[in-house]
Amino acid sequence: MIITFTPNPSLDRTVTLNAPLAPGGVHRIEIDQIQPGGKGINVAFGLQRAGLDTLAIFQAAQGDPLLDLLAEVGLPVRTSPIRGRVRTNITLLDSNATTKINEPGEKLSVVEIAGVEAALLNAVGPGDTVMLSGSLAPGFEVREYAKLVRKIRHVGAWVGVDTSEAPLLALARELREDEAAAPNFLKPNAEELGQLTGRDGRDLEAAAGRGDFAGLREAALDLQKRGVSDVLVTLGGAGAMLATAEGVWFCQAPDAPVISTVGAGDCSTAGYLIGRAQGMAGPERLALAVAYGSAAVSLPGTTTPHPNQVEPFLRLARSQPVA
Ligand SMILES: O=P(O)(O)OC[C@H]1O[C@](O)(CO)[C@@H](O)[C@@H]1O
Repeated sequence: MIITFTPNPSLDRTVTLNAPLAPGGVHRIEIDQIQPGGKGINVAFGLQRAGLDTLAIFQAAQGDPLLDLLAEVGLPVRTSPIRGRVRTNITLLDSNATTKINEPGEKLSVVEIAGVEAALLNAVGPGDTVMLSGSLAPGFEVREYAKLVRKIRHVGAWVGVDTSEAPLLALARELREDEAAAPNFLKPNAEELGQLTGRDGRDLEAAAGRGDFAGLREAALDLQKRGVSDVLVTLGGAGAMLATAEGVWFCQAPDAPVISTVGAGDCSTAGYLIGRAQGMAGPERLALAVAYGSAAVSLPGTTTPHPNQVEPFLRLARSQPVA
């Protein structure tokens, strides 16, 4: 079973504007779409569409519109009740760019936080895979991911984390002090890898753009020394790098028409987890992660691809060893 935990779920509202976004201007909405969102929920969609046994865990009030949308598509979920509403994150699409505006989410009480964490920990058993994804709703401590990683590893499950900003920095601090806080898997982008390892992420990304992966590789190996076994570094339209105990590889992203980049990283995570569940070796897992990301950007809004939409990109994705 692959369990995803989304401590700050969202409704994703995507509006397509009639003209390029101009600060201070008046814009008309041409298309307005609402979809379920939040990083762990997006990952669970990808897993479900690939036929894997998955469960998405998060908090939501009874009757929240997010639950209705998820019920319509039949995603297996386990929720813990809260008083507030799930946040709405807005994506503004124009012919030039994707602009994302994320709400912080409503503050959770101590009881609500304990409730959703209990829902997670009660669901996890030895041998499960658990993916902890996204920001933390206000009320969670920034150290929450490090605490949950320790508890989940203690149960004997494999655990991955994909987060950013304050919770990522808190995880980085704990990783320096205690190997038990290390997840089995991390999915940073170059900037986040820089933050995790005390490097300049922009330099790492710029060097990778010139075909020089030494900095990224060294940073990923630093994380491995602190107990993280697999590090998938997503590099947007350039592709991704994977470091495991078996080696380090880079896979260039196949060309894809870019419709919406929202959720592409979550789809790469889903691709990675699907490859792992299917027993693929590192280079194949990396290629699948990259192909999922490419397929995702070619779809509107926060849409997770089906395997048949990934297939054309997978045929073009080739992982190369990074020396
Ligand atoms: O939890 P965060 O970092 O605010 O990100 C949530 C947003 O990211 C996404 O999960 C896409 O990665 C959206 O579905 C959602 O709106």
